[in-house]
Amino acid sequence: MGEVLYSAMEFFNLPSEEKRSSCLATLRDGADKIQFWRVFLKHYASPLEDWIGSWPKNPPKHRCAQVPGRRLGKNMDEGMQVMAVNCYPPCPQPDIAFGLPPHSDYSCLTIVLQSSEGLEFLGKEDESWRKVPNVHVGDHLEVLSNGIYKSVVHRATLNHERTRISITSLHSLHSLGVYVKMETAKELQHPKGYKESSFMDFLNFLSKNDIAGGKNFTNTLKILGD
Ligand SMILES: O=C(O)CCC(=O)C(=O)O
Ligand SMILES: [Fe+2]
Repeated sequence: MGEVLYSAMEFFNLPSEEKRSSCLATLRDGADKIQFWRVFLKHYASPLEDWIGSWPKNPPKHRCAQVPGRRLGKNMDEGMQVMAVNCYPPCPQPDIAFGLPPHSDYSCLTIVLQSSEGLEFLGKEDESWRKVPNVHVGDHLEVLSNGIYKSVVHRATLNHERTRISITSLHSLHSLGVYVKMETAKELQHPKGYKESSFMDFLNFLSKNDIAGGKNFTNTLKILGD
């Protein structure tokens, strides 16, 4: 396992007291319904110097775990980067539970590092689940590109043998910026397909809707044709 993933694993092995202030747990009980079997830590990561002070101090290597954003282009350099560090303990019934249910990310691009297989995406052609590549498109880029790039529905599966760690880095434009559509030749041929919106609209949507239950922000922005 790489050093960064190893240090994330060390974080989740810390005593509960130490983890409590920075860690959110979504482990749930119950028998019939689909379960989400994950403990995670989420933090802002760009500009790094503004946020790194709020990251956990322990283990010390965790603060070296930032994924470089500077190669993604100027708008993204100056944009928002959120990192999620996810821990999926071995699950006694991986067939009836998910680490994370099917969803798309609020990002332009998401970069994923994983300690073992488990991330899958939904193939549009035949609706089957496949192993996901390390980078995928999020909702923000779907709207910005007027639907030329579609956000990728993905999920985290579980296994009953070992703990799986993943680190996801979500890159978007600036947090308060509105969705602005790209002025492309394609767009001139295709009428605008999405309403403009802002990150605040997304946060409001989150507070009122159950994303895990399948509610999707991008769908609310779609302008339906005649
Ligand atoms: O753990 C994974 O493989 C996926 C995590 C994910 O989709 C997310 O953090 O948004
Ligand atoms: Fe995701």
